[in-house]
Amino acid sequence: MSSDLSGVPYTDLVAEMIRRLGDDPEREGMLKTPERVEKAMRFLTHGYETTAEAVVGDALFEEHHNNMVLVKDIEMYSLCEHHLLPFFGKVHVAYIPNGRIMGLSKTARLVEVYCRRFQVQERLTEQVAQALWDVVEPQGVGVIVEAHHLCMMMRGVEKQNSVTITSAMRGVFLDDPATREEFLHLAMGSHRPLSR
Ligand SMILES: Nc1nc2c(ncn2[C@@H]2O[C@H](COP(=O)(O)OP(=O)(O)OP(=O)(O)O)[C@@H](O)[C@H]2O)c(=O)[nH]1
Ligand SMILES: [Zn+2]
Repeated sequence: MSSDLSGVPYTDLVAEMIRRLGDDPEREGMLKTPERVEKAMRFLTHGYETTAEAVVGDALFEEHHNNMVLVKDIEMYSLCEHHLLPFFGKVHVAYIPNGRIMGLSKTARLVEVYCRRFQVQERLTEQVAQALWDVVEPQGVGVIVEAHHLCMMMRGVEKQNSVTITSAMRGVFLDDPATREEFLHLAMGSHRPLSR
């Protein structure tokens, strides 16, 4: 972009967008809208302000558990980087420890770090898998994301029922078919299509 808008307040940018789209940001109902939009967008992208290491903190515990740990149906809201429209659904995260386990809630916190950014579903899936792989150093990791994309629903191709499923695996989930099978069975076995 040629002109430098870096010094322009966020609220002015939103007011200008409203104007360009044909409405009046000065009318009563919209007076506080630029402020609200800034607050909402900052919340929806707060993943840029944190890291996997920061959210996991000290919640790693020495434990010799050699079986799969799966946290499934973690709800997820993100924004697609192409249209800045929401995509949303659920995430299933599994790992097999290698001498240490992670606090369960941190699994969902890891998902939040990466879904609260502008994303494509494939990268979100890979980033959650890689973060768990790096932070916990387990024997293996498996991540599945199932999502509806509003950019395919309320505009564009206008398909209301399609679900996009992506997966990312590391370690034994890649090397051992039986582990991968167990993960897919536990995560998707009684698969109910995402309800809206
Ligand atoms: N692979 C992938 N594509 C995505 C994701 N979110 C949105 N998209 C797609 O990004 C593509 C952008 O395509 P373009 O042709 O540049 O944009 P567009 O003209 O708005 O495309 P339509 O949505 O087909 O109208 C579309 O096919 C979207 O469906 C995602 O998470 N992963
Ligand atoms: Zn999109």
